[in-house]
Amino acid sequence: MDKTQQDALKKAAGIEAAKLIENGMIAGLGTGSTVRFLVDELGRRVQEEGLTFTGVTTSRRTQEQAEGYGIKIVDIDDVDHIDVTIDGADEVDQNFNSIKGGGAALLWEKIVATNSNKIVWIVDESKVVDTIGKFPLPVEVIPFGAGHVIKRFEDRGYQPTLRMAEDGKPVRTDENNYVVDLHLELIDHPQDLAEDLINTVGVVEHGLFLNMVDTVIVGDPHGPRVMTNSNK
Ligand SMILES: O=C[C@H](O)[C@H](O)[C@H](O)COP(=O)(O)O
Repeated sequence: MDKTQQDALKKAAGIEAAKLIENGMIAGLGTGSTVRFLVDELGRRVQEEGLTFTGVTTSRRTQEQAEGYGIKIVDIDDVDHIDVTIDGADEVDQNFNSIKGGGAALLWEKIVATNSNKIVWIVDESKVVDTIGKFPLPVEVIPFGAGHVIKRFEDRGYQPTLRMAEDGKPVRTDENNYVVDLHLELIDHPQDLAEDLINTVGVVEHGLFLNMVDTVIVGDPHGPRVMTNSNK
């Protein structure tokens, strides 16, 4: 699949998911290239159809895009609930285990998701996999002592790399932390890995989102299809 085809599938999933947002809702808005299409469509509905809703965003990038359309964005601590959060994902398997954080927004994404009544992801079909792990697993790490955390990951065979920006400096998250990507290829025991990572001092959060999502809208050449998680 080339990028144009992939973008068309992302866009179709984003437009489909935008239908879930109704007047008066509080909606979590994710991050990434697929979510950009979602926010474009929500912006169109706000401007052309008079849709009114309140957004909580998972990154400054999404906040800027949404506010550009006149969408009202508030701080997560200014709302007592989030009706639904729509976000992207990097990989998702049939058990609804997923990797997120390719865009370095995993920490705020997990906080927003954890506080949402319903979680929906939008992906193109290339991201639905048998077993997660081919996509490098992002881990958000405090800069102080990050070298030692990376060494620990090396010792455990996780094949870590510090994510670098184009300017040659480490990528910084919205919380000013680093991102370490683990090149694992196959994650057979995601729960064990998640526990190991979160119990490593210096790790703030990891990109394993295990059985959190309710619905995945998959951009498919035959039209968006829905995967529903009945085991959550
Ligand atoms: O940190 C970024 C997020 O987890 C994204 O939702 C994820 O990387 C998918 O992004 P995209 O839609 O650009 O593939």
